[in-house]
Amino acid sequence: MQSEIQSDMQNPPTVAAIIVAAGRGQRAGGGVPKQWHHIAGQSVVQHTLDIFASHPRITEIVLVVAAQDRTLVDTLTLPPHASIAIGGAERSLSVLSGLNAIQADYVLIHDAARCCVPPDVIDRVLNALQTAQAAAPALPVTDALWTGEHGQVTGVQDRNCLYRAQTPQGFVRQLILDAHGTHAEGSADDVEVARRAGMDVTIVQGDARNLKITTPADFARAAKLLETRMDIRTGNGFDVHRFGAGDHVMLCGVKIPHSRGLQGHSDADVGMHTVTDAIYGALCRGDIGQHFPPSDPQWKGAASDIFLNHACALAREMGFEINHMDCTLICEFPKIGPVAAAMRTRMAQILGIDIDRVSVKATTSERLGFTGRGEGIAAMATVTLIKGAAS
Ligand SMILES: Nc1ccn([C@@H]2O[C@H](COP(=O)(O)OP(=O)(O)OP(=O)(O)O)[C@@H](O)[C@H]2O)c(=O)n1
Ligand SMILES: C[C@](O)(CO)[C@H](O)COP(=O)(O)O
Repeated sequence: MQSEIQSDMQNPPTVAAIIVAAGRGQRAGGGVPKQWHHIAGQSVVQHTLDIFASHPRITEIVLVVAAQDRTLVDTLTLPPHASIAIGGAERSLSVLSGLNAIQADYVLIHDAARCCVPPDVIDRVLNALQTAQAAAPALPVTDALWTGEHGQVTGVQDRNCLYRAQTPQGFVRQLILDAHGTHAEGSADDVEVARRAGMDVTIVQGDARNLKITTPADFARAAKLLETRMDIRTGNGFDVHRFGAGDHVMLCGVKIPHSRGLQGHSDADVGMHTVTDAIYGALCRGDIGQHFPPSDPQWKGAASDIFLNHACALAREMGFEINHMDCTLICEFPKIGPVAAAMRTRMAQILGIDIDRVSVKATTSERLGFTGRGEGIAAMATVTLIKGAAS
């Protein structure tokens, strides 16, 4: 049977991802279920979420967690198109809970414990769904297979036609929802549910890196895969502060005597703020106002290196190194040239990188606009973060 949802360039079919994370991880052990363990700078489930959140075709994500793990969700950074559902005692019940929470035409069902899934595995499943009603990645069995009993080989098993199943497993949403309604009992995965309901399932090429954390030794294997995967990110920042009364401005951590000061809740270091925002942008972790709300009195008059240090620490915690920073200050006055070297030195110190990777420059706006009229200073910055092989 062909997929019932045809591709339409005007109205492309929508795709949801269900990430099942409600298991207890008994074989992996530890104080919390395996998907809540931290490896390579963040929880297993956060790694998995990030992979699906950055996939351009996925418009809806449901993370299914156990009721007793609900508070752990607060430790996650959820993308805006994600929601939470509560799972059940069996994997199939967790999947059903996710299926009941989505609307999309197609659904990808994925184990949170497969936190190293390469994006091209997701692509292969989605491509297969253009013509199939169900598709899943798998690897052919390459080792010889035996049967055994009491430590003795009792026979050999033909390995031809045997595959090791992986996720994400992709389906036409309505078909797998119907299948779960009647055929889910005792199933290991959703392909089994689909086949029992009479669906054809296309096999696509899996990937050896798409391991499922199952035993304690798998944490180190997964961490190594995540740490050696190269991830290069670029973030940009933009900020403006208005001039007011005062006798100096703080710019990129340097105090410059001036006939006016910059207004702001903190020390109004517009250069440092924009670099901070560029780092949060590269990390996809919001912006400076979200981490340090202007409504919070504790940041009144605060030195802005507090904010930049926080962004740098977050980058390191997520396994990134800051590779390069370029900041442009836009103002007629004060003149930046004489203090640019001091600014680079201070910024390099906070960023923890060589000064040769730090650029601070300035431009006027030809007396045009608010910066040209001397009403304030604007700043923009770009940072590059690297995780993995190249760092
Ligand atoms: N009731 C369940 C059981 C499993 N899962 C999820 O299904 C995926 C694959 O299951 P498995 O590796 O078997 O996880 P656990 O059931 O947690 O492991 P164990 O059998 O060792 O307890 C995991 O991401 C797990 O969190 C789930 O959401 N709900
Ligand atoms: C869904 C699955 O990951 C496919 O390989 C697997 O069936 C679920 O986990 P389990 O180890 O079989 O319990």
